[in-house]
Amino acid sequence: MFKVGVFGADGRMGSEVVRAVQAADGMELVAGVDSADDRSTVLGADCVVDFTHPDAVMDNLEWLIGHGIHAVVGTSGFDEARLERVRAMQAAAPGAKVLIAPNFGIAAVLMMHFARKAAPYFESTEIIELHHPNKADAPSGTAYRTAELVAEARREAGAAPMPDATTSEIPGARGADVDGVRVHALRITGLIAHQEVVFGTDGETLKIRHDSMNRTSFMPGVLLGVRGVAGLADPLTVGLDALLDLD
Ligand SMILES: NC(=O)C1=CN([C@@H]2O[C@H](COP(=O)(O)OP(=O)(O)OC[C@H]3O[C@@H](n4cnc5c(N)ncnc54)[C@H](OP(=O)(O)O)[C@@H]3O)[C@@H](O)[C@H]2O)C=CC1
Ligand SMILES: O=C(O)C1=N[C@H](C(=O)O)C[C@H](O)C1
Repeated sequence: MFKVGVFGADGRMGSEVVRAVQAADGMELVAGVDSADDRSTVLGADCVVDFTHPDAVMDNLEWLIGHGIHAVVGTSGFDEARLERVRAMQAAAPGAKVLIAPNFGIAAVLMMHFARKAAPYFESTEIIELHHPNKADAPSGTAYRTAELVAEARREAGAAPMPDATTSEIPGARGADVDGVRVHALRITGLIAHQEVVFGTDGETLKIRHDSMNRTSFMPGVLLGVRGVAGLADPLTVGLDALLDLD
């Protein structure tokens, strides 16, 4: 029986995770914790799922790692500096594994995987992410990760810088620069989570689009993470790809 805790349990994602864990075979919910609650109620859990806030997640991780509890993290806002801090926490208190997934949607993981594969074949790549207006961070963690993967693939292929003649710009008009890849963030009432990766080369374009139509769609990925986190090879893993057979 997997004993699971949930941080952010009253939130849009956390409340779905509570329901998914309660309904899952071989899982038991130890406690759901939100911002006003005592997090020590999760003590005894094998693993805690965190869907809180970019401002809260680092402190939660330090606490979980310090207590030897594996963490499955959906909260966004992880750049290399934050990942380095997590590695330092794990070096100081070895034992707990951490899985950080910018997106638990299986189709979203495939979208990122395909984007990385496509990147070397195109001169230009830009990313448009579209989310509900209650989202705290921009660009999304998914867009940030996709940009990193595209940039990595372009570097490995020795790609030239992307063409862009812009010399006059209202700040923001060309989006955010993430590792040399432009990312444009839209916040639109009625949407949940969507992303388009737009590739172009002479005479051809390719668009890879992913849409999350509800939040239950993330749950198979979250449960896969809960079941798999303890068995991961490295103390810190970024991306659900590690638990899927993609290459
Ligand atoms: N990886 C993925 O697949 C996905 C990731 N996300 C990410 O997950 C995060 C949460 O998103 P969402 O559920 O929409 O946000 P919500 O604001 O709906 O939920 C977050 C919840 O966490 C609570 N919270 C804040 N700080 C703490 C804390 N220290 N301990 C426990 N609970 C806390 C909040 O309480 P209060 O309101 O009182 O602050 C709130 O109830 C975001 O970073 C989002 O980008 C979202 C969807 C999918
Ligand atoms: O805040 C959200 O809603 C989402 N956040 C994640 C992100 O920042 O990429 C995942 C998904 O896009 C939904």
